[in-house]
Amino acid sequence: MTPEPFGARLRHALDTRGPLCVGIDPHASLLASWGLDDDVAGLERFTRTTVEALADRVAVLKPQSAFFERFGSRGVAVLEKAVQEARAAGALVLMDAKRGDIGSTMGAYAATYLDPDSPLFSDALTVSPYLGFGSLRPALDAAAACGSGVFVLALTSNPEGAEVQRATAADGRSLAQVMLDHMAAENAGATPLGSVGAVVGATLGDAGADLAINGPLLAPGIGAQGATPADLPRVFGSAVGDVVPSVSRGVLRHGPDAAGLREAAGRFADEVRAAVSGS
Ligand SMILES: O=c1ccn([C@@H]2O[C@H](COP(=O)(O)O)[C@@H](O)[C@H]2O)c(=O)[nH]1
Repeated sequence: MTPEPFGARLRHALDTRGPLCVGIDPHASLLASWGLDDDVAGLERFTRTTVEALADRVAVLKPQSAFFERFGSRGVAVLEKAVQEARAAGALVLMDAKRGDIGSTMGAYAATYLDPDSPLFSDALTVSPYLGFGSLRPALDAAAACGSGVFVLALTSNPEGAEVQRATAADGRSLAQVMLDHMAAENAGATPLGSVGAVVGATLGDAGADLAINGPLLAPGIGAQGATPADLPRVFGSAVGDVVPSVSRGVLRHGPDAAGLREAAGRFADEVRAAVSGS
């Protein structure tokens, strides 16, 4: 049976659970503020608490792989369990690992995150196109085959990204626009939404790019990096309806109490709804 495409699953999740992605970023400072040690046991407790509090209600959970990898194989084991439990509870899992390499190696990353038989199988993966959009082909094909998605870095939330992403290509477009145009081509004809998303920071003020890619727009930067839901209409313009706002520390700092995490996530989702409906 053909799997339901990620874009359709994401649209349904956003409509039924609310327009929010919560990042699972176990910073050492957050572990400390939750009264946990900066070790594998602390990581496991932090992650389990977050998944149990949120996976049955938020549309998307986005574990940041780096914070698990720093504990080696035991940290990755925590990540595997979190991915499986979050998916079992109904959340879509977006693995934030920002993979990007030559095509043959990209195939191995695709096998790791986008093959349903892999222990790290996720609903979607963040990837970097700055080795050339074509280098992502193995991930794009694997995602299409198994109903997963990819989120391609376009205009990242950090100020340093501009020197690469706003640089001008030979034909006069910005490099980010070149990538966005590739994404639009991948998503052409998909309904209700394509499965190739773009990462566009909510911090940008004005995206200054054509974001009509017929795919989801992951918007990190809300909360700790200074953006707010109220910024979304200005940054995303007419594409704001396809935005997946993402918050990590802004929610996680309300733990370890599960009710605190849920209230914070609910507040952000309400603020996004208000901002988008008023735009
Ligand atoms: O452009 C980007 C792409 C990814 N990120 C990631 O999102 C979270 C943001 O965490 P906050 O605590 O909400 O600031 C983090 O995992 C980043 O690696 C991003 O910030 N910007």
